[in-house]
Amino acid sequence: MNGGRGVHMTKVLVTGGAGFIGGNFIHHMIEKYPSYKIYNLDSLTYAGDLIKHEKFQSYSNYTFCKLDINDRKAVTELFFKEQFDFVVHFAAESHVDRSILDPGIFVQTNVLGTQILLEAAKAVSVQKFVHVSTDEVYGDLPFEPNLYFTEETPLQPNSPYSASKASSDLMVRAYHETYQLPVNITRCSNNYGPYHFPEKLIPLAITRVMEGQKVPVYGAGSNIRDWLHVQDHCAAVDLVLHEGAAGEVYNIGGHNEKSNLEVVKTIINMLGSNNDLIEFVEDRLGHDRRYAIDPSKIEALGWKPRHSFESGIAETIQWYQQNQLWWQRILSGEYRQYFERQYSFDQVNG
Ligand SMILES: Cc1cn([C@H]2C[C@H](O)[C@@H](COP(=O)(O)OP(=O)(O)O[C@H]3O[C@H](C)C(=O)[C@H](O)[C@H]3O)O2)c(=O)[nH]c1=O
Repeated sequence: MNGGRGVHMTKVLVTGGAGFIGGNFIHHMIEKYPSYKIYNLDSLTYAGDLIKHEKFQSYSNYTFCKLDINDRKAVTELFFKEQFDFVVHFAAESHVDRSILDPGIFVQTNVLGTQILLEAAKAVSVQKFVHVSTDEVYGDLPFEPNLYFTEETPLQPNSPYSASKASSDLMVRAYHETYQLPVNITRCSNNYGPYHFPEKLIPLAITRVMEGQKVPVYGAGSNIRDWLHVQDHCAAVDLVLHEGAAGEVYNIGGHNEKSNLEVVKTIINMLGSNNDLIEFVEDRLGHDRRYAIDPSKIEALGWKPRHSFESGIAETIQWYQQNQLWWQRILSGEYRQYFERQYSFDQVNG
């Protein structure tokens, strides 16, 4: 692997490492693999911040690259320069409501951006490309017991967001079938935990309740999501990166199915507030009723979630209480100015 040029440090490129799941994955990898070199490629969109990685800025095994995955030339140059061993691809537009209002950017980043990365990964023959996707590509599950998404469930995405992710999954698959690029696709259920951007249901509810504001619940609040602690998700992606068989898909879910109303009431209750804060609002267009994952395949690889929903949500609420400055600055837009000062360059640093 090192071609006789001294000790080779495994180089891992994490795309979208300034975001919620990618950011937690960087923490996981730096702590678990001090001998790896971790690269964080991120364009710092509205949902990204580097405050979460402040303590790593001086680490010699952490490098931040301010790059947009849509920039084919810069991405290709970076791959040729660094010769990554592994790519773990989280970068994506992820918010379903935004995709309903403005689908174009979802096609651009999630589909075309993924193809740019695949091409660069092929050009330098990476050892593994893990594409982090979503259970939403399978579409809508009825409210029936013992009915779960498996890796064989046909793709039937309903929102522009999930259609863009399904399209990128198919492109990743094609690079494996056509060029034998060693890929894995992971499809996770709804994540929650530290550094979750407060546009998503759980952090939105926590921060609204903490500020005594109403929490919007779409429709009757009966839609069901299968909640997974982000650190359990990161451990599963790490396992797939190292142990997943090339070309395979792995579904990652926590077996924690809850209706949205249950989730919001739990948060209100844990924060000692009142259900009067719940405001039923117009439903999301094309709102999928239920997502639920059968995790047998990833469990057979040796993964088990560490967090129950009850302990995970309590920990998460505590995290938001202890990190008010982080989310208040995000909500006020203060971080944007910070990034503009700190990272007003387009180059690899470190
Ligand atoms: C923001 C918001 C949401 N909701 C409902 C809509 C959903 O039924 C549920 C969760 O919504 P959220 O937007 O947090 O997440 P999903 O639409 O399920 O999608 C999320 O989980 C998957 C796996 C991804 O792949 C997405 O990237 C991720 O955003 O709460 C409300 O009732 N009120 C609100 O204010």
